[in-house]
Amino acid sequence: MTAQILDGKAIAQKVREEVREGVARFVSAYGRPPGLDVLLVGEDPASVIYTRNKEKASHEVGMRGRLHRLPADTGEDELLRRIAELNADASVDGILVQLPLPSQIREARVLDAIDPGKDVDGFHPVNAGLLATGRPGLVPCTPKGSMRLLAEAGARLEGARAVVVGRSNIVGKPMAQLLLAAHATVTIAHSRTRDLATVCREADILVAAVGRARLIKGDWIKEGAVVIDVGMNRTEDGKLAGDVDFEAAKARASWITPVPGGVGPMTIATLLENTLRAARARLGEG
Ligand SMILES: NC(=O)C1=CN([C@@H]2O[C@H](COP(=O)(O)OP(=O)(O)OC[C@H]3O[C@@H](n4cnc5c(N)ncnc54)[C@H](OP(=O)(O)O)[C@@H]3O)[C@@H](O)[C@H]2O)C=CC1
Ligand SMILES: Nc1nc(=O)c2c([nH]1)NC[C@@H]1CN(c3ccc(C(=O)N[C@@H](CCC(=O)O)C(=O)O)cc3)C=[N+]21
Ligand SMILES: [Mg+2]
Repeated sequence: MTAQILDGKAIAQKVREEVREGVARFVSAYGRPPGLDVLLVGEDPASVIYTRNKEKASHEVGMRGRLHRLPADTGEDELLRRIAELNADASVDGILVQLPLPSQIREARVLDAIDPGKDVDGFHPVNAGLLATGRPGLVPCTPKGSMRLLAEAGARLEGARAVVVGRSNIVGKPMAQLLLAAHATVTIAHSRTRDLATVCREADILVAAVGRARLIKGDWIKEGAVVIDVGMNRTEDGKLAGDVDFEAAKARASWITPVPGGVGPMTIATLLENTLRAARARLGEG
């Protein structure tokens, strides 16, 4: 079998069109655009590029988008003050604090400080708890975007065996929750998992969110599996590689996401979707 490519770039474009229409309706109804505020602490070059892209993407769909750049030595209290201001500002619908944060700032204190209704990353424990209990809240962008990719591939999830490799709060765990809610039989693998190859070979749906270039080998892929590669790894030759050995996996999978051009663009498009959703919910259209 040769896999079909799940074109995240094209599907993300479709999502952005949907959001653009929703934004236009929102503006006619409420006389102002949804607003997204992104906070970046420090100068990490990749984070600078990502946050600029988020700001630009928000403008492209007609939102108000603002990037707040704070110096690398910003203290926790100062960042918490900035979050409190944005929480109190009625023109702000979405707040995103780019991760990772410098070591003097405790990530949990920052995530806990964001108004859950403005938490467009879906990282606040209230939103994580709502997801875990099957109630609607703001859902993390990368897993939600990955579910959209599975839907676009026509993947049958009910009763399917899904394996998620990685258990982070931002990708692996919420991805597993979403697959479970869609009635898949879900296994979460991680760095202590014994015989990862055998676990992966069971997967009808395989999601890799590890951060190790080409960790997942071609012969770990079940014939006909749908493979979602969340990994973004910079290799020695300066290129981006996923967590899956793409060329080898393509010979066995039915569908596979490329890196770049797979999950990454969906993350940004879903952030816009979440911002529109947060804006509507805040203005009583829950
Ligand atoms: N495309 C996109 O939009 C996004 C891409 N990413 C990318 O996805 C990847 C994962 O990100 P994130 O979840 O934040 O990463 P984390 O580092 O937070 O989590 C990685 C997970 O992988 C597990 N792991 C590490 N090594 C192995 C191994 N050898 N075998 C099995 N499991 C292993 C870890 O296990 P343990 O818990 O035991 O330590 C952990 O659960 C990264 O490449 C990141 O760049 C992330 C966010 C968005
Ligand atoms: N609070 C917070 N929320 C996040 O959602 C968040 C974060 N912090 N910190 C970093 C990770 C990573 N992340 C990506 C988003 C888009 C691409 C993306 O668009 N990638 C493109 C191109 C990448 C390139 O060429 O460098 C692609 O895969 O095709 C990648 C990675 C969001 N993250
Ligand atoms: Mg992480």
